Amino acid sequence: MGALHEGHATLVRAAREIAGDRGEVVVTVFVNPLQFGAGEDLDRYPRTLDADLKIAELAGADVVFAPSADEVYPGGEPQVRVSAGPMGERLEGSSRPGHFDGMLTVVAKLLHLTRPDVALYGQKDAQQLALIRRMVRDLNFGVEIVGVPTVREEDGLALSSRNRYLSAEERRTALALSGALFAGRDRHAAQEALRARAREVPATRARAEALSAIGESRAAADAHAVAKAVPGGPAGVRAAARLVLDEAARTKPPLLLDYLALVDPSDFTEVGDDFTGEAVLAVAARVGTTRLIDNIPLTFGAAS
Ligand SMILES: Nc1ncnc2c1ncn2[C@@H]1O[C@H](COP(=O)(O)OP(=O)(O)OP(=O)(O)O)[C@@H](O)[C@H]1O
Ligand SMILES: CC(C)(CO)[C@@H](O)C(=O)[O-]
Ligand code: BAL
Repeated sequence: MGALHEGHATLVRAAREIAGDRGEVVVTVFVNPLQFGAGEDLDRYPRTLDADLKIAELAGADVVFAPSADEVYPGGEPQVRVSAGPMGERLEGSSRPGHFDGMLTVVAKLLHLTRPDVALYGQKDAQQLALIRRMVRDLNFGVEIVGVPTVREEDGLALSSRNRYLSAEERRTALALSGALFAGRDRHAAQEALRARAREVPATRARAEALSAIGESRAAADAHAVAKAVPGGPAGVRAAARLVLDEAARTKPPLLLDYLALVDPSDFTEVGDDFTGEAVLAVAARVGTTRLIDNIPLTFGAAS
């Protein structure tokens, strides 16, 4: 949507890499009215086309396509739109009704107008990326979709054009979004390590007790006990992340949580306690008048 930053530049560099010297890299810059709800930030959304052109060129773009709303929607609001379906009503879709229909409609139009072989989107907008993949598959768009990992500030904050709305104090509070995700990720890593250690010792108590006479095996037996005692898997991850968000809700200025969810990226439904495979820990929150989102991928191993 423009107001380009290093996250966008990373997408452009990745596109340049894929396109090679003989390919062409096209960047689209369009603040799409259709994906903003009433009372959202359409009017104040930063528009910085001159700076965007420089960033895009430096990152390796050949063309910047920055149409006006009249060019994209010459007859006013389109009557026919893409429907994002059930996945589009969850999480972001629940907080921003109609957002994903508007987003997919303009993505379809931009893909038709620019006709790329490959299109790149950031994993920072994980549900958006999943829905674009789904649209391309379900409606047979002949384009390959590539997801690019989230680019962060050194302190963890995910780069976003909306970060420029934040005061210094609000930015400090906003760090709780990535902080919560990292706490969830750390809990997850600790759980997985404990489970791996627990798998090294026999499950029966008698044998674990016998083995615990030996130092190394004792550590493994302890790991087995702890792995059984702490809330494991998805519940533990959610709990660890929530602690950080609860604390941020008590600071000044406060963080107002919209959602924290651990979901299956194929449909954005919450994962159950026995879930294995790729999941996404996602968060959305408001700080002052700014609404931010962030997420990280987590892989849950097979149950021991
Ligand atoms: N930090 C980031 N790392 C990687 N990709 C990103 C990042 N921020 C945005 N993108 C990607 O850049 C593309 C354009 O996104 P958009 O213009 O909405 O940027 P944004 O900075 O996320 O804006 P906003 O915060 O207003 O949603 C999207 O595919 C988005 O996922
Ligand atoms: C996908 C997109 C270009 C649709 O306007 C926008 O949501 C964005 O830039 O993330
Ligand atoms: N970056 C996703 C587009 C939006 O927030 O409207």
